Amino acid sequence: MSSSSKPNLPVTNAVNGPPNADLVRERGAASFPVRDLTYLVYGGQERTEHLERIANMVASDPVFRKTDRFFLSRTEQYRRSLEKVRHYKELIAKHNLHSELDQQDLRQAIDEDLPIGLHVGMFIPTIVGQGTDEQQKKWLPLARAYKIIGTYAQTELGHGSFIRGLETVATYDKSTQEFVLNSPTLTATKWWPGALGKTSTHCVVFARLVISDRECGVHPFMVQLRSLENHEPLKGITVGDIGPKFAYETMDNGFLRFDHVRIPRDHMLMRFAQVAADGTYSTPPHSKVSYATMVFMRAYIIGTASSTLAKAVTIAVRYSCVRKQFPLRSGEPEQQILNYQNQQAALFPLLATAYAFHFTGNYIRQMYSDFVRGMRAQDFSVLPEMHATSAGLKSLTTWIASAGIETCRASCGGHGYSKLSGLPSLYANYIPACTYEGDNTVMCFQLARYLLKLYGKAQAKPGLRLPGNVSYLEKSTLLDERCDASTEELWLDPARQLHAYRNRALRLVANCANRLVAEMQKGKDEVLAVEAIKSDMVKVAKAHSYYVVLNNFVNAIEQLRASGTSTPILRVLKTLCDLFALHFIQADLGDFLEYGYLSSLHTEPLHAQIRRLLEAIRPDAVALVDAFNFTDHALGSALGVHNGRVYETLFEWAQQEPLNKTQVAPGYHEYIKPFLLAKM
Ligand SMILES: CCCCCCCC/C=C\CCCCCCCCCCC/C=C/C(=O)SCCNC(=O)CCNC(=O)[C@H](O)C(C)(C)COP(=O)(O)OP(=O)(O)OC[C@H]1O[C@@H](n2cnc3c(N)ncnc32)[C@H](O)[C@@H]1OP(=O)(O)O
Ligand SMILES: Cc1cc2nc3c(=O)[nH]c(=O)nc-3n(C[C@H](O)[C@H](O)[C@H](O)COP(=O)(O)OP(=O)(O)OC[C@H]3O[C@@H](n4cnc5c(N)ncnc54)[C@H](O)[C@@H]3O)c2cc1C
Repeated sequence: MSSSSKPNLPVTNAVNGPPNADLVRERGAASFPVRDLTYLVYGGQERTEHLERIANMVASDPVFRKTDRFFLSRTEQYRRSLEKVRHYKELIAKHNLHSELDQQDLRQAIDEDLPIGLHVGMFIPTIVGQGTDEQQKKWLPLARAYKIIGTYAQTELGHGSFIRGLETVATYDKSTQEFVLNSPTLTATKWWPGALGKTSTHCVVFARLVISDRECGVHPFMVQLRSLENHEPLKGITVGDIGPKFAYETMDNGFLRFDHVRIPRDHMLMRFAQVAADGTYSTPPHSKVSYATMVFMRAYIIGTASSTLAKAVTIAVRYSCVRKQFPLRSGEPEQQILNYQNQQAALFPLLATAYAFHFTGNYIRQMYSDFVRGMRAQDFSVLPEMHATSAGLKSLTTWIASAGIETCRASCGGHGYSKLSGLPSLYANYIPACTYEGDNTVMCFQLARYLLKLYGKAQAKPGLRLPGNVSYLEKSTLLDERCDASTEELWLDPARQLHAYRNRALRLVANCANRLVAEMQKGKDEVLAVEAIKSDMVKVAKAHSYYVVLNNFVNAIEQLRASGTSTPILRVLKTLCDLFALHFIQADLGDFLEYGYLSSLHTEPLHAQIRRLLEAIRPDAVALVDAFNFTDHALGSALGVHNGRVYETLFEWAQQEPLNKTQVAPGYHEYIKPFLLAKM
């Protein structure tokens, strides 16, 4: 064989050999029935088995392969994701997966940021939410059959967060009953929308409506961008890809400019605001109703924080079980790194958080359905609560999940830095969730503003009843109460845990409110006074959101207990809930100590209880990540493979590296050989 054409490496088929003995042993020693916990997470046996059928179908289909993704160029990755989209459509037809839920399950199993994500996640929901019945009748069948592909084009080069600052204009021309879309400045260029660059034929554009020189605010318009015959951009439209990003290579985030593009009057989505033929403008019933798709997506993102973090933790826990470093004493076998307390302290709180966020996802889904039901009956009263709660939870969950993935990566040592661990790409593709659908900090201001308002109302009107999650704002006497968890046992009391979180949230809200008043007393108007408390507002929003997450976890366990869930499952969930509660007090201890809510009388038993919880979780750690039930395809990680054959898999996957295609390095003749062979 020619030494330069083939690698001199053993061809292994070792990835499929017998499973790692440590993993087998740990799985055999779980204290609870793993399968039952899986059913609990996914909504029952039938649903779990359905999801498994879809996941296995995807995992065994070569079109959906992921293992070579790191060796593809950006263009190849984009093409590959289009191939996956085509195949996704073929599978829907072949297996009769026509329901929304089946298609969602299939996309979830494919597990890639496909360039139809925005079509499904924002374009169609915006038509459903903002279109009139006629508009829905016209566009929904086309969109659902993928006869048109759309996206959500709101953000511009110059503005993302400040929606009222958008510059794209839609001027109504009464004489032709058309809107004229225009990008008057460079900064008016739409910039970032997913799938806008190369894939979409249509989009919903957010533009400022102008009628006879009157500004009517930002509204959504349906615009065709490309020919349905040959995909060329239509006249007056400049569109393309925004170029390389941190990751997200499969997605053609795009730019878009309009040069006086005309669209018919009925292309403004007019469910809530209308422009009549003569130019008469009817205002929407709520000024922010056109922002509803963002609220929907924020709720969706909260739900995905759990599964994303769960993937990272699955990889890190399985690997930490297989990986061994150092004997404790010489002559003894080396320890699994998962036995080290520091490794447990890094990973188990994240494991607990993945379960906590699962229940937060259920909660926000329910809240969102109630909100939609109200909206259909023209009741917008829940909108402020829905907006504020989802804004805060979106921020907290994405921040924690992002940082958590990085913690998992670092806890896998050197192999965590290999892309083959799956963790770098999980991280890089996930972190924009802290920015898109509302920059997290900006979203925190929304929740803090809402809490400050309610607190002010409750102060002004004693006896006022506030909605469930914020009802603690009524009780200013809570501020005088102190923690009484002076033993390890007392720290396991959910009422005491919740008391601590409520007290911290109320104290931060009250402090913020007092500071606001103080700033105004110094002579600032309200706007400038708010500017002076902004970093505290972020803390307020996080504190409240932590409370909401914990409250839901505690309530969920109570409901499971009431519905007869078995003791071993309840026990392990309670341990996770305790660890979640205590870990995040420990992480923000300063907040609790600063105002004397806690003292060293309480912190010692707190730390001791956390150590006990880590020990309690250790024997179940593998079973707890197994219960998430990810296929190897979904994890895409040599370190997280279910059979634990980590080293075999790493070795085999590395053989695909293009540099290994030849024995002699490309560039050797030009750059290495000359100095190696140069005369001394
Ligand atoms: C529900 C779960 C269901 C699960 C079902 C699953 C089905 C899933 C199906 C499909 C999924 C497909 C998968 C898709 C995968 C895609 C991957 C993700 C891709 C990411 C795509 C990203 C897209 C984007 O980023 S789109 C652009 C997003 N942009 C933003 O978010 C901008 C952020 N800025 C704002 O939201 C606002 O401008 C603002 C809130 C910061 C301020 O607004 P402004 O107009 O300036 O208002 P202001 O004067 O400050 O406030 C006035 C009052 O209005 C209140 N308010 C503001 N916004 C809202 C709102 N949205 N709702 C209600 N009220 C609002 C504000 O609080 C003020 O109230 P006040 O009482 O006067 O104080
Ligand atoms: C991967 C990705 C996909 C995206 N997909 C889409 C899409 O499909 N459609 C779409 O329309 N958009 C999309 N976006 C755009 C996204 O929604 C915006 O980037 C996001 O809303 C943040 O807005 P911005 O970029 O204007 O940030 P900025 O608002 O400029 O934020 C920059 C910094 O300023 C701070 N800041 C901003 N305002 C204030 C304030 N009032 N007070 C204090 N601090 C402030 C922020 O906290 C942040 O730290 C996408 C973005 C990314 C990264």
